[in-house]
Amino acid sequence: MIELRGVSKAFGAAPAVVDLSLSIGRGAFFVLIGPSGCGKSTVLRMINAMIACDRGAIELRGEDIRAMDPVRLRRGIGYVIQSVGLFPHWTIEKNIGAVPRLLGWSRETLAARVEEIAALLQIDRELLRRYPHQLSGGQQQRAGVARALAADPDIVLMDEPFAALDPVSRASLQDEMRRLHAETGKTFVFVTHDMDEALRLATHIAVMKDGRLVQTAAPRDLLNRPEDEFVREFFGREAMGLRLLDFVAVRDRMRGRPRAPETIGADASLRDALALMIERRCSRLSVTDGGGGKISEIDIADIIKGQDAT
Ligand SMILES: Nc1ncnc2c1ncn2[C@@H]1O[C@H](COP(=O)(O)OP(=O)(O)OP(=O)(O)O)[C@@H](O)[C@H]1O
Repeated sequence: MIELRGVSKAFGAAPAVVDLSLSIGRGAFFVLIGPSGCGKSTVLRMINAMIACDRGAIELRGEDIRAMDPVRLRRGIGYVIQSVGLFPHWTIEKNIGAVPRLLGWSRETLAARVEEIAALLQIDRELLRRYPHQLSGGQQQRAGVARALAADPDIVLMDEPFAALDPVSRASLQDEMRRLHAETGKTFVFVTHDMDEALRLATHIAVMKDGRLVQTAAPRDLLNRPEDEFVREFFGREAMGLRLLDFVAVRDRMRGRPRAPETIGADASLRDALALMIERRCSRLSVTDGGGGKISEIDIADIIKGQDAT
């Protein structure tokens, strides 16, 4: 869907991106992560042709972006940034409809689409008549995402969209993004420097350092097999084991007859199970199925053992 081949970009003498090759498949939730200044935003800006690369080539849907009209190219890509970038003198409704209007959609189609996308992002109808400054940060960010998705682009670029939000709004928008991604099958390219956000959202993570690619892997593989000390350090060294527990379900480790009084659902993560054991001061939990019936048991030893085999 998106191919970068040997892409480099320097600003003056300072290299921002160096010989970067990435292959982003259709329907991926592709997260670019790395320390501040490692070139993540520059990659996004090159993908939507806001800046040109000095060397290498970028293809979207099999077409070299140099051969595409930049305006047409950008209208086919949703773009969400941290500062939202809503037009302050336009209502939320008008902001959301900005790109479809540019594309010449009829008034009826546009109105129906704004309603649909607002419902998808759980933006209250009442908020549609307001101006950006009359919304909370989280609501504004939802509107920013709605605007990026309004014209139904198959590629959505997001540059640290939730960095300025409080943890609760952030978690709720992350859930929303996961749901939207699963429901729409769009290709998301998402920049963050928050590793938990990356692990939570990504189907693929690309770790960058000093403009170069260090490792690309699925989240679980990255935790299991970090390429080098930099990746290990970046993903929190000691906490990597705990983070891995997020990727394994209780049902994959349960065994035996349920005898413990405390219960946990089979689809909960091992991390949730461990947290519950600590909270309830116990080392075994009965496991319940969807209907609430006890089907098996998990012991703290089942959580700890064979972690790297997961
Ligand atoms: N328009 C520009 N002019 C000059 N230098 C730039 C420009 N844009 C980016 N840079 C430099 O290029 C490097 C990469 O910047 P970039 O914004 O891509 O990094 P980043 O990984 O997205 O950082 P952050 O996480 O802090 O947003 C930095 O050293 C930055 O100062």
